[in-house]
Amino acid sequence: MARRKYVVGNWKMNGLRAGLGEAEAIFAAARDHAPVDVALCPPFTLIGAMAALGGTVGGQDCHAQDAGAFTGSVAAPMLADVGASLVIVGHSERRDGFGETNDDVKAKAEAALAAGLAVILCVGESRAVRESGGAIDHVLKQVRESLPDDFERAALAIAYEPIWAIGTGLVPTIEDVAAMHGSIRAALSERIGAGAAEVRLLYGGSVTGDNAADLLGAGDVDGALVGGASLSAAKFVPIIEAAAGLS
Ligand SMILES: O=C(CO)COP(=O)(O)O
Repeated sequence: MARRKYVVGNWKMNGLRAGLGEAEAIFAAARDHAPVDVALCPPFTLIGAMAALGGTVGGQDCHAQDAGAFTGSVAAPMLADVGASLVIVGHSERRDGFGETNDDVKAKAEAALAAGLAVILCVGESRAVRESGGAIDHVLKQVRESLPDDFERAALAIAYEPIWAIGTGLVPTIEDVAAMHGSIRAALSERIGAGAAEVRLLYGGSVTGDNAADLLGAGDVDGALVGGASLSAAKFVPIIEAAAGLS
């Protein structure tokens, strides 16, 4: 079965209730492009209100424990409770800014799946690693060490986000994206066999309406994880349309 295209917006630490109209317009466009799966991941504060608009909504992180004395943290069952159906784990801004290791990311992914959430597991190399020629080895190590021990294939997506491409306007070549995604797929096959064909692989890093068709058309790319261009319908809807054009 062909993998459905998946376009996900990560609002990061952006968005107030006054901006919910953008989400409403994005969800309306998603309904117009039914062959594409569209989701938005706003800050925790907006998840409930955004879910009430009727679209698919996710968190940007979760704790590995279900409850407890973890001031400031939000658990996976809490995300599900307010209407989230997915969560991003292992974003480079969490790995670098909050010291999250592959073990931490794996524990978060397992907690999310146990709470019934789908997971987008992020991996990606720094500029120094890319320039050293070690990008594929680095990313495959992240994949192998962050993957849950067991998971339902359709509930997990992997997002390849080169750190140097995030928010910079820089993107890898289509050949480099295809090579990375092909390598991730092969590593998944080693782990889970034929089920690897069901796992969606997203590209993230400076995706825009202008480059989306090329990036989403690259080998083994099933969608996009979008930061800046997901904050407004005017910038995000063209990415959904590009995905629909490839569906
Ligand atoms: O980090 C990203 C999505 O998670 C990508 O961000 P930009 O699309 O702003 O480069």
